[in-house]
Amino acid sequence: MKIVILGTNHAGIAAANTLLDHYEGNEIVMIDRNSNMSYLGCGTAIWVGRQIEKPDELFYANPAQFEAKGAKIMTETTVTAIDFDQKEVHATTKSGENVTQNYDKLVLATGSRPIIPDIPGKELDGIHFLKLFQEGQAVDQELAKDTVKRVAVIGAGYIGTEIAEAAKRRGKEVLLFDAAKTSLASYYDEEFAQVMDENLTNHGISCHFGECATAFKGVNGRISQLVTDKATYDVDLLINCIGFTANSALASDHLETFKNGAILVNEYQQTSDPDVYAVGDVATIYSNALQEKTYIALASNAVRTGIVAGHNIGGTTLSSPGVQGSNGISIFGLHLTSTGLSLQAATRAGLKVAFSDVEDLQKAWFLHEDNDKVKIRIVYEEDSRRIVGAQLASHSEIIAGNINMFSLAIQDHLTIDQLALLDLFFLPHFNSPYNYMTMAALSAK
Ligand SMILES: Cc1cc2nc3c(=O)[nH]c(=O)nc-3n(C[C@H](O)[C@H](O)[C@H](O)COP(=O)(O)OP(=O)(O)OC[C@H]3O[C@@H](n4cnc5c(N)ncnc54)[C@H](O)[C@@H]3O)c2cc1C
Ligand SMILES: NC(=O)C1=CN([C@@H]2O[C@H](COP(=O)(O)OP(=O)(O)OC[C@H]3O[C@@H](n4cnc5c(N)ncnc54)[C@H](O)[C@@H]3O)[C@@H](O)[C@H]2O)C=CC1
Repeated sequence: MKIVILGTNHAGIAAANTLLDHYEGNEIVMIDRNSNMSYLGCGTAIWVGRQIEKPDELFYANPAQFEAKGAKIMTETTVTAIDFDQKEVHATTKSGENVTQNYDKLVLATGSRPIIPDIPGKELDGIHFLKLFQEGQAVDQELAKDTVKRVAVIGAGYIGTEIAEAAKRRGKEVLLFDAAKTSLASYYDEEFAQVMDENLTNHGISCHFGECATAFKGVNGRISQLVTDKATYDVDLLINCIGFTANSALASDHLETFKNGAILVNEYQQTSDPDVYAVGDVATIYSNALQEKTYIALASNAVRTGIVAGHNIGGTTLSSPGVQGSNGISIFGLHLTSTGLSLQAATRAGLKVAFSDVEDLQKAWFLHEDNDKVKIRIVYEEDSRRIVGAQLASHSEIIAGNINMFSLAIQDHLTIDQLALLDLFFLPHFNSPYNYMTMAALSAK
């Protein structure tokens, strides 16, 4: 069987590795327009903020590894069209040569691109996006310039908040904007996001929330001012981080799509064309919290969906258990993690939910060093008492592991009452006998 994989980043790599490592006798062709593969965007802010010196270790795969396993890999080759009737992929190489690859099964792993705000001045120099390694390099080079003193970041979601920290660490004056009332509003309720907002402000970042960019103005073709619905700011550099949109244009005329344009897939990652699979950021995903298909762009989902598609194409039926959109962020030592839906998001989705909040020390009360407070919220359905979300905030790194338990609870449809008496270990170095997770579940009304 000939399998063509379009896009060789996290999702395409996971599909290719699954097929190459577990199934024999297939011809695998991988095509990508980029010159590199496997770039971990999650490391961009860490590198740009100089928490690591170089970006070299942010790549975990290269074309030679796939060639060694027998795949044909074509980088710097842009797919221009797909003929789904003839089962052919048309592409153009870097040198301008047009090439065609036929397929028995096709994997769309073309991912996503940052959303471009449609406002005047968007074409000016000094306006950047952050997705590719090359875009990270461009921002890194800008931050090295002495002339770049004031940086505006539009969008205080995950990328915006992380790059705001990085620019501050590079000694810049940083202004962070979001249309929402707080940072991280898509992931956390106000009570949690405000902890991050305070942290950002305390570290010298100027937060402008509930404020929308309306125009970018320039001098000699380069950004010099940001105009919002509230004021005008002089800026030397502007970074847009207002979310991703699926790269589905190659297939959206032929395949069924979700309301945001992502390719609709079933639990086997199969699209409305049975010979075409879609994985990662280009595709929808099933949310166990919402109990319906949705769109969540995460590398963790890209890897899992690539594995599921690989096995199903290879011949092993494997159904995806769905996801919770579990995520985390760490800014100037403050960590926030969440899974499922916040109270706001659940209410917006029409769920009738309640919540339980607790605040306590991470470790036992008699340990006075490195014993930070933890803030926890569990969100659950009022009638069924099914857990639909959890949020944690602390300077303690231990919360990073805890959120995964809530992810499993949501996946397995556990109720808040089932969580209350769950056997959680106790050791003073890590927690208290009255664990805050237990106490949050026990105190649910
Ligand atoms: C700054 C940053 C930080 C992030 N941090 C995290 C994090 O901490 N945790 C997390 O889970 N997620 C994180 N993400 C999100 C994560 O990077 C994405 O969800 C992930 O990259 C999706 O992988 P993918 O393979 O589906 O798509 P992509 O990474 O978008 O890859 C798609 C590939 O398809 C190729 N392609 C597209 N169109 C064509 C075409 N026509 N022809 C040929 N090739 C094509 C592209 O060149 C690309 O290589 C972060 C993203 C960014 C930008
Ligand atoms: N730690 C992690 O897991 C990380 C995950 N990612 C993922 O990558 C994807 C893209 O990240 P982001 O671009 O940060 O998207 P995001 O969805 O996290 O945040 C976008 C932010 O932009 C704001 N916004 C939207 N339109 C706006 C406008 N016109 N003006 C001002 N603000 C506006 C939104 O309110 C939101 O807070 C997301 O799916 C994210 O989860 C990215 C970085 C880190």
